[in-house]
Amino acid sequence: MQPIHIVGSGLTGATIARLLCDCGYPVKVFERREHIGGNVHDTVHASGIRVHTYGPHYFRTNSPQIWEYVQRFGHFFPYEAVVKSWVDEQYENWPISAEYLQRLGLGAWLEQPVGIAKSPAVNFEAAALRMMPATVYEKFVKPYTAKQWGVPPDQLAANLARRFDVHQDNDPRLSPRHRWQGIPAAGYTAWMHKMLEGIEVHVGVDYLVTGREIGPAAYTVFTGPIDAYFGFDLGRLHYRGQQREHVYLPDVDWCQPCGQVNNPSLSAGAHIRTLEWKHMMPESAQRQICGTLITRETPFSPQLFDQYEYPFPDASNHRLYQRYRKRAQQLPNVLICGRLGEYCYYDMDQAIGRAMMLVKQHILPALSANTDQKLLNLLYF
Ligand SMILES: O=c1ccn([C@@H]2O[C@H](COP(=O)(O)OP(=O)(O)O[C@H]3O[C@@H]([C@H](O)CO)[C@H](O)[C@H]3O)[C@@H](O)[C@H]2O)c(=O)[nH]1
Repeated sequence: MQPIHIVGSGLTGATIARLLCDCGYPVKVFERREHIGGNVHDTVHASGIRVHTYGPHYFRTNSPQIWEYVQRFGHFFPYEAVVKSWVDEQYENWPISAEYLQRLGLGAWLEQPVGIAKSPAVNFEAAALRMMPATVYEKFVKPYTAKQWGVPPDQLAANLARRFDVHQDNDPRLSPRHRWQGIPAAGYTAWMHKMLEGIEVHVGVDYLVTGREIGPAAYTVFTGPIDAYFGFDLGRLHYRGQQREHVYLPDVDWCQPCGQVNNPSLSAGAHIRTLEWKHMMPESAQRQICGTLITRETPFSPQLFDQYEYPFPDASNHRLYQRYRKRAQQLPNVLICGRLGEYCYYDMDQAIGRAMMLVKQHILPALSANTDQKLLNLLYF
């Protein structure tokens, strides 16, 4: 049988490759960068501090199948992210907590019935203002959002506001609703290598440039930017990335109270958050480290694929993506998927769950009309 070509070795490509390989199919992975794993990657600084190369990655899921799958590739130490926002010269919980609203005399907001809205919010700003008082929105959300996306928040899609909530209690964890949370103890790079173990992977190969020389495939899974796949002929989709400025402080033990501090204020600089990586390591490892390492993240609009991190959440990009998607659906034996392929802001567990579903419902049926039920049962469903 001809191999299945998987373009991109991020979480979507690697999960599809792993599952197809487990089912006995020949798989080849082609990765543009010199390293595997897409943005799921880390390195260890000379001090011993582990840094997530493309921004902090906190793994969390409510799916027992996804949790079982990720642990096949390494032990996860428990890590439930705590995030603070630097507002009015002090650290406040992010997401906003009940105690903050009560302190401002706005506790009545918490008693409001969480009814079904009469009509959908028209944009991000309207959606956020249904969740919190205007004064709180102005401090925590409006300027942060303007910095992250580079446009006023009323130009963004309402569903971006589904990425956060207002806590009805004082739980400081970023996401208490997720049952399983952690970080691979040996790091994300080792974890991704394990996921791709035994699979033929070619790094430094730009499929869009050299794809024709690679040879025939039974099926191709493309996880790069969908607009690039079609040579941008309908126009370019907009993406955002982050510029990262790292500072190692050899004589400082700790800089901030938790791993991530958000910086919504416009006057406090263009960066949106500061990471202190030592917090994201097991306590036993922290004790062996001298100094601390912090990273400031400042959003920008990248031109290079390797710097793409977020699809842009507005109506005109969504419409353009839909036009590309229609064309992608006409391609025989090609599937375009993943955060860049589907132009969708997937979290890590969502990317894995989606990849599992695509293998089961699209790829295996396309490869064989009579896929063995035993193989399908391997796919964590
Ligand atoms: O202080 C804030 C924070 C956020 N917003 C608004 O929410 C939008 C989405 O933000 P967020 O989900 O925080 O964005 P991102 O995906 O970059 O980062 C989160 O995920 C983790 C980690 O990557 C997961 O593993 C990360 O560190 C988290 O922060 C944002 O666009 C704003 O509109 C806000 O207003 N104020």
